[in-house]
Amino acid sequence: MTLKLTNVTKKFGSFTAVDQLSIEIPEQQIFGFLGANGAGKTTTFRMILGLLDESSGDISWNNEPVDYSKSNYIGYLPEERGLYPKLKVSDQIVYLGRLRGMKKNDILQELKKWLERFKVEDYFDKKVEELSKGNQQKIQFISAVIHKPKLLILDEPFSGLDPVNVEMLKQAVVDLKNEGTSIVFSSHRMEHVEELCEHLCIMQRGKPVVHGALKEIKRSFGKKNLFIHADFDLNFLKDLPGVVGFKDFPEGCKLQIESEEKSQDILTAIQGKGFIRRFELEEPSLNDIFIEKAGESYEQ
Ligand SMILES: Nc1ncnc2c1ncn2[C@@H]1O[C@H](COP(=O)(O)OP(=O)(O)OP(=O)(O)O)[C@@H](O)[C@H]1O
Repeated sequence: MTLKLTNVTKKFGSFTAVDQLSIEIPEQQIFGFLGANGAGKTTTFRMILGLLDESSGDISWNNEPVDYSKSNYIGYLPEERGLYPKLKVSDQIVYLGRLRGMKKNDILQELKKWLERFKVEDYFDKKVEELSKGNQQKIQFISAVIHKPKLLILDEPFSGLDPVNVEMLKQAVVDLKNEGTSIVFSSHRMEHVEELCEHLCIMQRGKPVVHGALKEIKRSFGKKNLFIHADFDLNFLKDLPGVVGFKDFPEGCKLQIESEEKSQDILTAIQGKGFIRRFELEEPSLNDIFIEKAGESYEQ
């Protein structure tokens, strides 16, 4: 069960919001779909969901055109949260579950399971407007997964949540993946993406600028991070050849170096100058890669 986008383009008048996008969302994985503000993520999600028509290109599910009349295999958590404030949580979820073709008893059974899991059992009979923002988000998450979709699209699922609730939702996302759901997930928080996604795509100006397996993306980026903690001034390192980035910290510095071989020159340069507590070479973070490849927004 894979979702495949082939040369998908979306134009709004003369403006191209998504430009010849070709990606494949692997089965039963969490796929990170990233990009600066305005890069075209939500527009792509809306095309996958059939809410917007693509200007050209093709979207298929399991090698067949997506059949939106039977779209109950898709779940969607939109970036703009939208529940009916005056409805009770149970009525809200029953209503949405019925739209997905579920029986009322099955909906209630699933809902109780989720409310318990998210530690909000007491909200079953509460009106949505009585809930905090974070708890409303849990309810909206439940509404996106109540029908056990095979493909789940999550637009910024953790925004506005406290760390405890982020962990709770993250674990739910991982469990859904392990139970067989393919998940497409957008976030501006790179550490969440690093933790959850094996494959990802970074969009810039409607085009994918980085695409593939996270491990391979990091390896092929070339540049590495070098962390040095020492009891002497390390500022001189920023002028050494091969050093392309420098960040000062109270306990030392983080260098971005052109390739891992350069670390040996740096080691030679600091030896004998004083006490070195840490000298550690690391793969670039996804944040480093994102900033270099997509560090600008794209608005009309
Ligand atoms: N209905 C529309 N009409 C005209 N332009 C639009 C429309 N929807 C989106 N756009 C434009 O398309 C571009 C991509 O928008 P989109 O919402 O897909 O970005 P995004 O990557 O989801 O951004 P963000 O991270 O801020 O949510 C933006 O420049 C936006 O202004």
